[in-house]
Amino acid sequence: MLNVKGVSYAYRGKKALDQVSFTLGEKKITALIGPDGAGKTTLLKVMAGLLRPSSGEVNGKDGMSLGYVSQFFGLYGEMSVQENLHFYGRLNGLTFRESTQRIEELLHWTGLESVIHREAGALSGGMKQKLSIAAAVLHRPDLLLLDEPTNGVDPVSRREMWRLLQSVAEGGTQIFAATQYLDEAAYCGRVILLHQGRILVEESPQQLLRDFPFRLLVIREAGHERVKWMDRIRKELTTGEVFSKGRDLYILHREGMSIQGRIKAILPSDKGLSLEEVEPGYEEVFTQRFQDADGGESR
Ligand SMILES: Nc1ncnc2c1ncn2[C@@H]1O[C@H](COP(=O)(O)OP(=O)(O)OP(=O)(O)O)[C@@H](O)[C@H]1O
Repeated sequence: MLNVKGVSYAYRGKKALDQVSFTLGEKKITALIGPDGAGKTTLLKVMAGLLRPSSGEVNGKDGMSLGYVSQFFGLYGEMSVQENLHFYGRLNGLTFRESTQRIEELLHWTGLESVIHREAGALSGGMKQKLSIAAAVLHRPDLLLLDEPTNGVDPVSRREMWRLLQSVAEGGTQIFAATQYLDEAAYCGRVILLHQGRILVEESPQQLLRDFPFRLLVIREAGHERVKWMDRIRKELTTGEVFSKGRDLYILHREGMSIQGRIKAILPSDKGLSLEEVEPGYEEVFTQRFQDADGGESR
């Protein structure tokens, strides 16, 4: 069990982590979610023992085997997929025989079987990431740390990668993954929201959804005139936010039912627009938390 206790870290006097404490316990997959510069990479490096905290400590690492997938491709571009994996096997003390068996299993899991002889440098972004994960879990580590493993990866590959991580977790590895993709919380038993070096919240993602006090309305296909109504709708809200995604207009609110009538009165009646209630998702829940922490005036 890894125990991070009151950890702070500063780069030349500038605080990147501030009194961070949590324990990695029975939840198998934890997502570390935070905006750019929140301190995610710094925290992973401290947990991996690559950086020494300015104060506080990380306990329970002794005797624990680690895997680390950094934000940048860390394998040998001029070596083939198979050679990279054998090399990592050797580095982690596996015999050639053990490596061969494990590599076969991992190639199958990752779907990299068809490219085993391809140079790693010539793989697509998603395949490179899968190879990095395979190399990091070859020795079945107790803890796998990942720094934004799905950054820049297309949605289908992201889903495949999380499926891969879930099988790794089922094999007994504890997973701790930093991500900027808020929807990836759905794959995790627990999320830690990190903001300006501090933990805002540590909870199961489902519980955070259940505790969310806002409701969400959408006007589909609102068209380009939506910008005109946004300000007027915003004035109807005591707390909340109006924002658009694609051509749809969203209203996050804590009002009573009367809000629907008040919004309808703002919308033109001849455009066939309708107001629909939808379930808020992780994006709304986490964005709200981060904006609250920023001291955002409304949402
Ligand atoms: N080597 C460094 N020297 C000075 N400051 C640094 C260094 N590395 C990070 N920082 C600063 O520390 C803070 C936290 O950075 P960190 O990289 O841990 O955040 P992050 O959440 O991983 O962000 P990103 O997603 O952009 O990597 C930021 O303000 C960053 O500018």
